[in-house]
Amino acid sequence: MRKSIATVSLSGPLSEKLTAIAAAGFDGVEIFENDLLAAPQSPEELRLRCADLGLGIDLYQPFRDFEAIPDDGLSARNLRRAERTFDLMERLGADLLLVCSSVDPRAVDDDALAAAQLHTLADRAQRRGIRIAYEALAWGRHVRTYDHAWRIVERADHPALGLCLDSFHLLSRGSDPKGIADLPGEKLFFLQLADAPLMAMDVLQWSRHHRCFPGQGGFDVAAVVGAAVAAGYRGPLSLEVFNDVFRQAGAATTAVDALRSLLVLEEQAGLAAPPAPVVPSGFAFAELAAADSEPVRGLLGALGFARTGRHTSKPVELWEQGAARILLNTGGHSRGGPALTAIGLETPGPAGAAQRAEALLAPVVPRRRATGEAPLDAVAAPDGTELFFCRTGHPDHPSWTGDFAPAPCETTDTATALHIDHIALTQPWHQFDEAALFYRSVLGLGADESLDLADPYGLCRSRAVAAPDGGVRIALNVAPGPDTDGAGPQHIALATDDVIAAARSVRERGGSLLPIPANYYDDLAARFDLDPQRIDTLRELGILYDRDDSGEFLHCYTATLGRVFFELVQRGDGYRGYGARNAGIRLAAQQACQHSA
Ligand SMILES: O=C(O)c1ccc(O)c(O)c1
Ligand SMILES: [Mg+2]
Repeated sequence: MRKSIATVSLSGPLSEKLTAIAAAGFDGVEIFENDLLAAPQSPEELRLRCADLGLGIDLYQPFRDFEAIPDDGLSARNLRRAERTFDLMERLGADLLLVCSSVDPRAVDDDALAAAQLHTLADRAQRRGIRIAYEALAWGRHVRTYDHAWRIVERADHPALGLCLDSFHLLSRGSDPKGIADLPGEKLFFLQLADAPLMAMDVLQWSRHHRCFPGQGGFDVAAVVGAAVAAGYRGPLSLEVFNDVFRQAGAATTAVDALRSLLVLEEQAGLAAPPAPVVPSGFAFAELAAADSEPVRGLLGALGFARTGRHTSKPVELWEQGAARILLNTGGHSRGGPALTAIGLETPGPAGAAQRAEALLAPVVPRRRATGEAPLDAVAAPDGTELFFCRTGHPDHPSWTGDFAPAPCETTDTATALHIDHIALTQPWHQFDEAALFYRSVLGLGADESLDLADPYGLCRSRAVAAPDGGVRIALNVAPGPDTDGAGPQHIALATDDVIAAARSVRERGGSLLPIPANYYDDLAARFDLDPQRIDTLRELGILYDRDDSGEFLHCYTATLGRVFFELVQRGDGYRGYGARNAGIRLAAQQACQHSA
C-alpha cells in the first residue's frame, strides 16, 4: 500500500524532513500546520519541492475545535478560519484536511449539531475540491472514540466528509478495532498509525510524548490495519508519531527506521510478503577492532583463547576456544580504544538472511574481497555494528574460516569457555527502540520486556532479543549520560559449565576480574538459601548470583579495555535471563574501577 508519514514525526526544519522522507522511500506526507507556518518557503515552493522529491501531500493537519460549538458568532468565525485553511491547501496542492474532535470547553455534547456543522464544512470544502477527514482525539471534549466519530459522520451524510482513523487514539482507549471492518470502506478517508509502550498515564501526555513506530510498543497496530483493509480502505498507511526522542534524532535515519516499521507492519497484517526471516542459530564470531592490540591479546590469552589463524589478506587474527571465536582486527582504529565492530551470525541460509535484511532496508556492507575468499553477506545494524551471515564448516557453503591460514598455535591447557552465550551492545540513546525493532524484524529474534536498570548516574534501559532456542542472544542497553553517546560499553559473554573453575583459571593466567563489594554477598546470604562456603567462594572470585523459577545463573566480569569487557556465565537448568538484578552492582563496580584507574 501507499506509505506516508506525518512531518511531526521527524526532527529539523520542514525542508530537511521532506528530503529525509523522500530519501527513505516514502510515497507521501502529512504536512503539519506548525511545520508549514515555521517554514521560510511559501506553500507554492513547498508544493514544488514535494513534487520534485516525488512526494504526494496526502493530508494537511490539524484543523481544531470546529464541531459542536454553539452558535454565538463562533461558528461563523470557524467557517472563515476554514476558508483560509482551504486557501492555503489550494496553494499547497493538498486536498484532504484532518479535522480533529473539539477539545474546546465551549463544545457541547450534541451529535446533531456536530453533524450539521461538519456537513456545512464539507459542503464548503467540496466547492474547493477538498475533502474532510474527521478524527476522534482520545482526549476530545465529547467525541473520543472512532465509533462516536463515525455516528456523527454517518449522520452528517456528506460525500466530502469521512473518517480519519488513528491507531493510537483507538488502542489507547481500549477500543476493539474489529468493528472497523464493518464500516463502509469509502468513508475511511485516512489511516494514521502509531504504536506506544503500554503505560498507565494521562492519555494526552502519552500521545504527545511516547508514541512510537509500529512494532516498537505494545499495541496491536496490525489489527487496526487488517480491519481497515477488510472494510475496503485502500488509502495510505501513514505514520503519525509524536515522540520526544525522534524529535531530536537525525531525520534521515529515523525516516528509514520508520519505513522499516511500516514494511514489517504490512507483513504482519498479511499485506506483503518480504523474504522470510532466517533465524540465526548461534554466534560464528565477534570481531574486536583495536589499534593497540597487545592488551587485547593479553585478555584473550587470560580467558583461555589461543590464536589459531591469520587472515590471508587482512590484518585480522582468529582466536578460538571451544566453539567461541574472536576476530582481532588490528588494522583500523576505533574511537575510545578496543571496540566490538562486527558479529558473525551462524545461519542456515546466509543468502536468504541477507535478502530479508535488504528488503527491510538494512544497509548492505560493501566488502573488499580477494579472489578465492569466501563470499560474506553483511549488513549494518542501526548503531553501525556489522552483522555477517555465516555458515561455518558446512560443505554446502564456503566457510569464512577458509580465509584464515593456521597460525602456530600456543594452545592453552584448559578451555574456559564453550561458546559465546550473548553479546551486549550499548545503543546511542536515540536509537534504542529502532535497534530492538531492527533485530526482531530483520533477524526474526524475539524481544523480552524492556527493563530499567539502576546505575550510579541514572537509569539504564535494557532489552534483550533472542532466538527461540537461545542460540543467539543480544542484550541492548542504553546508558544515561551524554558521554556514552555512540561509544558506550559493549560486552561478550562466554558460556562455561563451571564458572568457578573458569574464574580461577583467568586469575592464574594473569587476568583480572571485576571486584564486587562485600555488601553484595551479605545480601546474597539473606536473599537465597546458599551454603555459606559457596558464598565465600563467590565472594573471593567476584562471582554474581541469580536464581529465578527457571534456574540458577552465575556470572563474573573481566576488567574493561576501551569499550569492551568479557563476562563468564554459567546457566543452570533452563535459566533464560541475563542476571538483570545484578546489573546495578556491576555498573557501580565498573564506575568505581574507572574512577580509581
Ligand atoms: O495531539 C494532537 O493534538 C493531535 C493532532 C492531530 C492528530 O492527528 C492527532 O492524532 C493528535
Ligand atoms: Mg492522528
